[in-house]
Amino acid sequence: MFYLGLDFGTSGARACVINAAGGVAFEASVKYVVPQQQDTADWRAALFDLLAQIPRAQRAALAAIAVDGTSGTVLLADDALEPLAPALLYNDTRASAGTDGVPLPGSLAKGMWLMQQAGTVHARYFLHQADWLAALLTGVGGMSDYHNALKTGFDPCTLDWPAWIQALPIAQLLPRVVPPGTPLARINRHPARHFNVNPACIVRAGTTDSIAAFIATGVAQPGDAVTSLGTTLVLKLLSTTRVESVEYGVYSHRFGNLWLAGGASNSGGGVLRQFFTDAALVELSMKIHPDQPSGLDYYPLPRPGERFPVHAPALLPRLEPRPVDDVRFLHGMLEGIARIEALGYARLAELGATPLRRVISAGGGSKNEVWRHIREKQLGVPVETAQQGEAAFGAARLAQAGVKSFP
Ligand SMILES: Nc1ncnc2c1ncn2[C@@H]1O[C@H](COP(=O)(O)OP(=O)(O)O)[C@@H](O)[C@H]1O
Ligand SMILES: O=C(CO)[C@H](O)[C@H](O)COP(=O)(O)O
Repeated sequence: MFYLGLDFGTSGARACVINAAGGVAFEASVKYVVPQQQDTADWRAALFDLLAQIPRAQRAALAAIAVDGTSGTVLLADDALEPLAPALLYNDTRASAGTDGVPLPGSLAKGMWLMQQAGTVHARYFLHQADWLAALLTGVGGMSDYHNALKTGFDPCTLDWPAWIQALPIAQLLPRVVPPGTPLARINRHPARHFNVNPACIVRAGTTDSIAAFIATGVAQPGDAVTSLGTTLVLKLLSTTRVESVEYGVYSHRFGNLWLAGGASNSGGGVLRQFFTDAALVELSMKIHPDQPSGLDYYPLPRPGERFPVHAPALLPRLEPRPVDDVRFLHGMLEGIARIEALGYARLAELGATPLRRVISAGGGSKNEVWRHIREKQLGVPVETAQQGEAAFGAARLAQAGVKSFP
């Protein structure tokens, strides 16, 4: 039998099929033309494009599928799962103030904002990206997992919606929330027939993109952390304690009987890409001397606003002065992002998370050896590159192991 993980990340979507022994049998990816303008039509097209690319024999022997999506990307859909307005992406700030200036959990604020938009009066479901894509596969809406639902305000301790959220008008649109990996339903007969997928294939409750990357690494010891160096910079530390701070943008996801303490900074590979192609990043990085400081004090952001290690919606990028030499400029940026990472882990420690002992790197920036060196010096703990840090692989592991993925 085979297991399919589908990852809907910030810049594109990926599929990974693993066999019963956990080995990768097939991988494919689709890039969004303009990632900042991605919408439900792009995700639907990517979903079916990726399914179509899987070798026929593997499709016919798929036992389970799990989908991960960008955390905090939400939409309203009608009874037939048709989106009623453009989705709000994870980094959309239009709804961040909430109503009456009272701060609300990010996705909840987005849902309430969407409900005020034209054409959404017949909304039946308020869903995260991964929930909606899984629903397209099962034909069953209104289900989510406790990872995606955290940003809507779902309580990971009581495993229920808080009473104050249940009293809001949006409550009627909220999903039923189950542990990630829980079987949701069998694949719907339409996509099953169209793509010749095993009709007994189950679709499991998914997770967020960075938690899928965490699962991919196989990290299981408290004190071990995964830094995702993708478009954004996401820190996840496996901790025996739950830590939270609105001021610092720190929160904890439930991870079975443990916690994934961390946060997501708007810094990361996205701001590097504003200045350099991936090829230039490789070439310039090779010329950096990581043991000599650049002498620059940058806070690289792709646009104003930071979420973690400080919640500062108006924080301006600091990328001046720009030296003539691009090697030094990149050096300064890599150091700046490493400082943000180190500050992030220091915040988690201050708040009482299990002390950091090792960092595993995942995502596009993790293959940069010079950066790994710079980061190791800043962090003061071993920094290793994940053997497997692809979110799609993590989602495939979730499809295979289900709720047993969590300690
Ligand atoms: N050699 C490199 N050094 C540093 N960053 C890199 C390098 N190669 C790619 N990146 C960054 O990795 C990011 C893409 O990583 P990826 O994990 O695919 O992102 P996402 O899943 O968020 O779409 C890009 O923003 C790019 O700038
Ligand atoms: O910038 C992101 C896009 O999804 C991060 O992956 C996200 O904010 C991290 O969220 P979570 O901790 O819920 O996985």
